[in-house]
Amino acid sequence: MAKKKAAVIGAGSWGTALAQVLADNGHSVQLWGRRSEQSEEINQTHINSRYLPDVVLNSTIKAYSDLSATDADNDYIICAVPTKAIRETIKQLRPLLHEHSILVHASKGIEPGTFKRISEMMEEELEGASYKAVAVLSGPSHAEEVGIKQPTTVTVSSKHLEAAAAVQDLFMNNYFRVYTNEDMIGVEIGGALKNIIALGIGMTDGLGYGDNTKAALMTRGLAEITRLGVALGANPMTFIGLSGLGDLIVTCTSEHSRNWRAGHLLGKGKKLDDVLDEMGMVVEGVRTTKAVFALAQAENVEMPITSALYSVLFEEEPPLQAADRLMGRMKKNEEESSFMGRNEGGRES
Ligand SMILES: NC(=O)C1=CN([C@@H]2O[C@H](COP(=O)(O)OP(=O)(O)OC[C@H]3O[C@@H](n4cnc5c(N)ncnc54)[C@H](O)[C@@H]3O)[C@@H](O)[C@H]2O)C=CC1
Ligand SMILES: O=C(CO)COP(=O)(O)O
Repeated sequence: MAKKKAAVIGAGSWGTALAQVLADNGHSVQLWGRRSEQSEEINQTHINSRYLPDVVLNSTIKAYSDLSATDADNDYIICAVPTKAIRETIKQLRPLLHEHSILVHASKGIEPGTFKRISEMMEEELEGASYKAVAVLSGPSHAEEVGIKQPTTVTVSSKHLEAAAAVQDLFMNNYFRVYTNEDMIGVEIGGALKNIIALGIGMTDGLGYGDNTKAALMTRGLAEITRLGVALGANPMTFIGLSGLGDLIVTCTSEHSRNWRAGHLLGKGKKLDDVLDEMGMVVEGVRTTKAVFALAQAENVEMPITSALYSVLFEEEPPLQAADRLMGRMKKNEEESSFMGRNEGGRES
């Protein structure tokens, strides 16, 4: 592929790792972070010591901290900020876009209150602006492993198929393999909701439960993610792909996952606020649990694991009690309660 110009917005773990992939592919890369000390550190030492300390960054990456200094002739803008920062970031980027701009988001969340997916929030903020397309990049991809070039596979999706193919070409290399998928709803829902299940599994691991419990939560978690996704218009097959099952596996089983680690501390008896302070990095699953608990009610979709987690996070239910409550629900048929979308006729899942 011809060399392109890209700006990566967000110099946390994920933005830094994605900037590295693009620079390794020979593209010209700007990396924006809020703190000028961090930009100076990256430019001078090629290390992001707070977020990706074990990775020596490609020396061609140009870090900066003034968002308005984003080059207006970038073809690609990659947004890797936490979900809560998406709207304000897009508002600031808007004047810098042009008719060929492709905006790719790599964040995983749902907005509480509006229940919007990230691409929907972006499109809303971009109403009337000049740009080509919005795309999502998602899948099983811990920054720590991408940063050291371990084989990784992800999915890119966009309503604009040509843009998705262009993003695939932009990122693809011998350690970062990119697939396309036309189901943007499914890709975004899978990426956001696996964090809820990873928090839950961290919690049961913290309580001392073992692999049977983990497999139960992953399998039944995937069922409830799929149920909601199908109700929202997703293709159920997407949920057994990279952005669904793939990301669920990596987030629920890896020591790198912040969601798993936060759940683990909660399972050990720590309070949510203390856990979030201790993490010092974004734990998207907390906010996503709040959003999805309300969304599931609005859509009349049964999500018992999400509900149990909501009670622990926001209603101070002890984790052990929530786990007992999940196990004590009325009996079910596995097949009927797996992928059937909305709850019609009083069916509980
Ligand atoms: N870390 C990973 O391996 C992966 C993370 N993601 C997703 O990428 C997104 C970003 O996550 P990470 O980079 O891991 O987070 P992080 O916690 O490592 O870094 C967050 C970054 O966002 C910045 N930030 C925080 N609030 C901000 C605001 N209001 N405005 C602008 N910047 C702000 C912080 O300064 C920091 O640079 C999340 O949605 C996450 O789910 C997706 C795939 C992999
Ligand atoms: O999304 C991720 C890996 O694909 C990262 O998960 P955490 O945010 O839990 O670290």
